[in-house]
Amino acid sequence: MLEALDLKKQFKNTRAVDGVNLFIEQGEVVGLLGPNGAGKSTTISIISSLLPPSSGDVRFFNESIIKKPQTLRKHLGVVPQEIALYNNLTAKENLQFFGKIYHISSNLIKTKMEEVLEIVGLQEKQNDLVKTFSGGMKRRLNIGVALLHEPKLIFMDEPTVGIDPQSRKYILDTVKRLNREQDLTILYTSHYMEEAEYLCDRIYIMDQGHIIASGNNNEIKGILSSEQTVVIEAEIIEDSFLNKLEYHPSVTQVYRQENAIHVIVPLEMDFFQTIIDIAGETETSLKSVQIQTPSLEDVFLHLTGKALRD
Ligand SMILES: Nc1ncnc2c1ncn2[C@@H]1O[C@H](COP(=O)(O)OP(=O)(O)OP(=O)(O)O)[C@@H](O)[C@H]1O
Repeated sequence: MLEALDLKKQFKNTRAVDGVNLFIEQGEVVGLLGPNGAGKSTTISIISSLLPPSSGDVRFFNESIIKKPQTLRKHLGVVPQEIALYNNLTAKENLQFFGKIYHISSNLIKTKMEEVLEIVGLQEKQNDLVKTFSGGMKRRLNIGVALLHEPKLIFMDEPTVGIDPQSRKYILDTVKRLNREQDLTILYTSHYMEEAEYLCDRIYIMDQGHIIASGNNNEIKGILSSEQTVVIEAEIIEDSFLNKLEYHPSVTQVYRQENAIHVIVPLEMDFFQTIIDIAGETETSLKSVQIQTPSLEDVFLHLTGKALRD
């Protein structure tokens, strides 16, 4: 349906996108994951035809959108990272306004508005001013705006950042429903690996302007198929304990996630005794030690050396 071919984008001294190749098949939910500054938003702007690339091409059903952006625009909905709504208008008035911008006839707007308000669960709030909405409700309305002109393809740029867990769940379930019931093709960017795991058929992992891995969940996790993750919880995590783990010759990676330490070591290794020895040497009192198969987050760390939410 859509493919990006060797995209590059240079902003003065920054190479934001550096040779990105990706494709989206009709009916797929594709994840684009990466830490801050990886180049996700720039890539989305280019493949939405909102920003010209420095070089490379984007094809929608085999036609270059660089030369003919209108072929894509009428079929594409974009949910930007920044909320793009009028605070002093109601939800309904916002939809009416954006409907006009999309040149939807006033008769059709009425039906589409009902439909969209139902999809994003805001029927009861349709006459309330947007300035009274929570962050999650604004994001839902933002998604509603992008659905008004019945796009075939939708790009969502981190639609769950900074919202309450209930709205987040609502958005994730809505994305799934739109894909399954309306055959909407979706490109979804996120910092959250668990969202990608839940939603996406395929994932691209991006860092420093490059795609550094791609595939379905299992293929990406397969990158660490010969490793295991040891998750350690301790009363207090001292630097000396972390340093000893980091410099142990068998350890591939060590990183902290909330109150736990994740240590990635080869699968065949029995690392329990080593951890107990290092805890003894550094007077660390352990709360728990568990073995897990590596998560997408572990794979990301292995590939980039940094946690996704750094
Ligand atoms: N208009 C611009 N002018 C100059 N530099 C830019 C511009 N837009 C983006 N950049 C730089 O390009 C790089 C990639 O930014 P981009 O916003 O695409 O990353 P991102 O992966 O979407 O990050 P985030 O998750 O924080 O949104 C960053 O170093 C950013 O500072």
